[in-house]
Amino acid sequence: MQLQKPPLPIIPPIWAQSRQEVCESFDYFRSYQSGVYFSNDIVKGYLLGGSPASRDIFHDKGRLIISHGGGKAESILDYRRVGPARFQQAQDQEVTDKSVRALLKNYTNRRPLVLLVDDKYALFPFNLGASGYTYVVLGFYWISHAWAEYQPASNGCRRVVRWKFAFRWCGPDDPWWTASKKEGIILDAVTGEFLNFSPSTSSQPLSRSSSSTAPNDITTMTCDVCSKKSPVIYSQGWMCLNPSCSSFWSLRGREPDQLDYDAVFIRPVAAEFRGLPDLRPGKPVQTIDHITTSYAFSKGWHCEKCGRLSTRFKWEHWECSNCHSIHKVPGRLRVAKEFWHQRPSTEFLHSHIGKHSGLIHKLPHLCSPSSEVRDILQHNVLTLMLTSCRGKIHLILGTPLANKQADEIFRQYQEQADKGELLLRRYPLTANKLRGTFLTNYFSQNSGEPYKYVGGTGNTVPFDRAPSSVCGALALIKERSRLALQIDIPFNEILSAAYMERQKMSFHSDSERGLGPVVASLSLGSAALMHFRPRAASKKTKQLAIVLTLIIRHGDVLIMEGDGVQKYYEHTVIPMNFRIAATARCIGT
Ligand SMILES: O=C(O)CCC(=O)C(=O)O
Repeated sequence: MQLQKPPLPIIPPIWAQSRQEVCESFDYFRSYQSGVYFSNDIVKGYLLGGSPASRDIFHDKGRLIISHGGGKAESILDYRRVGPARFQQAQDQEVTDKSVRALLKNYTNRRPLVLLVDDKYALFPFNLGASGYTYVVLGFYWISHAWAEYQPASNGCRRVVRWKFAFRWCGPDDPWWTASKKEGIILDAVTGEFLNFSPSTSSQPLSRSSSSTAPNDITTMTCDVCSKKSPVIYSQGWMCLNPSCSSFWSLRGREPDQLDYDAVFIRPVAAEFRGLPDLRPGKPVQTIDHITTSYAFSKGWHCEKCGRLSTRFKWEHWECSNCHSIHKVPGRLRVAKEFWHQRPSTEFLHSHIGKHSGLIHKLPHLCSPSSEVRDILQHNVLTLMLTSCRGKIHLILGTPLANKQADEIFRQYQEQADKGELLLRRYPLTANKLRGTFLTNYFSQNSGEPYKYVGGTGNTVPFDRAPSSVCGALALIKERSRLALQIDIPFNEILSAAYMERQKMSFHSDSERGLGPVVASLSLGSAALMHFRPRAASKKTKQLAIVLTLIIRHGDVLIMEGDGVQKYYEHTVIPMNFRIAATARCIGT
């Protein structure tokens, strides 16, 4: 029978419930797929999760952790697919594999890295999941040894070369999870309540480990065949651990069945790592320019009250997803003039039509405005006809005079979003394959009719309660669309999207059921690149190349006319910096 693990006796100093919270808030771990996070060949963070391989250990209360790392393990592909799961077979790891190479570099340079565990890591002695801690940061470790082993695998060779790493606690203090019960309180992350720790629930004595430590000098022996040195790791005897040697993994001429670590190899080792930085991310602070839409402001934060890492999911401030503490940095409003200097890369200096796109480009023409506004509105309109009469794309360029309206709408958007009168949020993506929620890479708010694509239907504000920024954007879009299409479009929904620096809207098509054939959006603030590409016929088909790139700037209105634009193409918008867009649609018409 498996013993029930006790709950954590203390609040972890740094923890999270989703991988995105970790990656957006904790600089030492920013990898969404791999368990090893490295940059420039240096490992910064290593995530321990899942079932242990043979001889993986969590020893001496976690001061020594031995783990197999570096990828190429057996894995399930497309695990959300209906039907039998497809497996990727395990493969031999090589010293040249990027993560193995980086881990080995940390080892040779004695460079500390940060270990994290998730609630599936079987060797952690506490039940993290029961308290809602999905990811927990353990602290700084250094790699005292790295060596290769054979591990059984269900591939053709029945075994693969895996690299093992011995991670040792850097100290100088004891690991935080070994604090005595009296010192600790439990935070129940599911209910958000602080609980007193009940001693009877623990089956683990939390005594201090032996303080007697030894230097890291393990006996090594030289292989007669390859002349390479390997350490004495197993109590059963010494083996050559060079995977390219013919006597690799051979114990007295035979492959070993049972191996245990030698007592000397796993004894406590003295570590002298002083002056390591505090791992708790600092609070974001005001900058000299008072700009609060730069990249640093889009990142998550660490709640000093309860230790939770949270994404920046509200526009107006950071909020802890656990205890709801708030952190706000006051900023200033930005004006369109600040983005005039922006030049997209030379590749996209001008709107660009792919060579084999089949798109017909109508030269910019002057579009006659309706009679009452004729003398003030003269807009350049770029119209692109899609192949096989699939539809048209019109880009109505703003003019300095007409942009006065856009400037005011931009100002109101910022003011109302900052005060929380316009609730801009990052909503969960429905097509997420990661554990936990995964939020869009932009903030949005929907007004008018519900639009399922973002935020579900529950977060929509009817037009009669929508703030003036949204109503102003709707009026401007209606006016410009009438100008370009010579008809009134009965727009009944507006999605306002706000992007901080480096945020974007990924490829998608607005193909919601009941969507009318005209979709029009107003651009405010920074310039953006809008790319169109044909939709892949199926998930398995190779994605086709971009056929059209438009540069959209402050005050421009882009119109997608015809169902075919959404049916045959998808688009992405990549702003060059802080930008707001209001996209109007006709829903359920
Ligand atoms: O212009 C933008 O920022 C994105 C508009 C868009 O693609 C959408 O709302 O679906």
